Amino acid sequence: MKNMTGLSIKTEQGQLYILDQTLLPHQQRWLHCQQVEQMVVMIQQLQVRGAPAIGIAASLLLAYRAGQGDSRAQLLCSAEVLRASRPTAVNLMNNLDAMVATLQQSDYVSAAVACAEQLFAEDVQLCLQMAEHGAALVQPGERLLTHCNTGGLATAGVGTALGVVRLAQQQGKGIKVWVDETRPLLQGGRLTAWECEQLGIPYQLICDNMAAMLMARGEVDRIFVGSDRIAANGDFANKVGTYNLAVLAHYHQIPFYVVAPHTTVDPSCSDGSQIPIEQRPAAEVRGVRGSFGQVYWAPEQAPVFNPAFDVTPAKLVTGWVLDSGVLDQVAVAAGALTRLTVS
Ligand SMILES: CSC[C@H]1O[C@H](OP(=O)(O)O)[C@H](O)[C@@H]1O
Repeated sequence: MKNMTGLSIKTEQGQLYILDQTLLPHQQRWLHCQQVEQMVVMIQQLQVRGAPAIGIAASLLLAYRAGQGDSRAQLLCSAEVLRASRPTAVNLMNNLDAMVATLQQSDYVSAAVACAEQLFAEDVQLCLQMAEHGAALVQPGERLLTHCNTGGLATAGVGTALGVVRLAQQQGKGIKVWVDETRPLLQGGRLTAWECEQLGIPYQLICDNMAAMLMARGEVDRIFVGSDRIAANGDFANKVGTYNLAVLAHYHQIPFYVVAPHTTVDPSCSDGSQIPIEQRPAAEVRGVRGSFGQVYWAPEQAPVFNPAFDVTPAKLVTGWVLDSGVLDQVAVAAGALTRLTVS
C-alpha cells in the first residue's frame, strides 16, 4: 500500500494510521490501526468520522488485512462487520461493496490494495471538484454558516461543505463563517473551529440555538452543509440539527446547499424515509466525555433521545453541490441524482 496522507487518515510504509478526532482540538494523536475490531470501535466512537472518511478508513483496513494474509472468507466477514459499524453513511457501504468485489479476482490482495488506494485518490479529487462548484456560488463578503464538520477531517481531501468555504476564502472572497458547535458531540466547536484556525478562515463559533437569531438579523447569507446519504428524490440525511437549519433558511429565504460527492447518493432509497438513522448512546446527551473523564449535567439516568442524523426534505434545498456540478430542484425532481455521471 503506497503512502497516502489526509488530514485524519494516512498510510506510511504499508501501515494505517488514524487521527483520533475525539481528542481534537487539544491533542493530535495518531492511532496505528491493524485489526478489524479496532477499526469498528474507532468508527463507533467517532475517532474516525465523516461519511467519506469512514468509508476510506474501512477500505484501507481491509486492504491491510488482505496484505496480512487474511483469506477471502475472513475478508468477507470483516467487510460485513465493518459495514454494521454505523448504518447511515452510504459511503461506507459503497466502498465496502467495491472492496468485496475485488475479492472475486484471483490476485485479490493486489486488487484490494489498488481499490482502496483508488477510493482514497478519488475522494481527494471529488472534494476539489465540489469545492470549485460550490465556491462559484459564493459572493464576495458573504457570511456563511456550516453545521457539524465537513472538512479535511471528514474526507480524504479538502472536505465537502467546508472545502467550499476553504476555496472561497482562497479565492479572496472575504467570507466569514458562523460555525454551529453541533451538539451533542460538538463536531463544529471541536473540529470545524480547529480546521478554520489551521486554515486562517475567519469564523465565529455559535451554539446551535443561535442560528435562528442570526438569520432573523440578516447576518447569514448562505448555508452549506454536508451529507451522509442522499435519497433519489433529493431528501438527505445529515448531522442532527441540519433539518432545523433548512426550515429556518426556508423561512428567512436564505440559500441552503447540501455538498456531497456522487458516492453519497443512494438510488436504492427512493426518499428520505428509507434512510436508516443511527441512534447513539444516551451518555452523549446527558453530559460530555473528554480526557478529563465523563461529566454529567443531566440526571445520570435521564431518559434520552439521541439520533445522530436527521432528514431534510428536498423541497427545502436550494441546490445540491456535487462533484459533477450544482443541481437545482427542477433537475433533482426530474431524476438527475439517479443519472449521475462523474465529471
Ligand atoms: C463530509 S460530510 C460528513 C458528515 O458526517 C458527519 O457525521 P459524523 O460526524 O457523525 O460522522 C456529518 O453528518 C457530516 O455532514
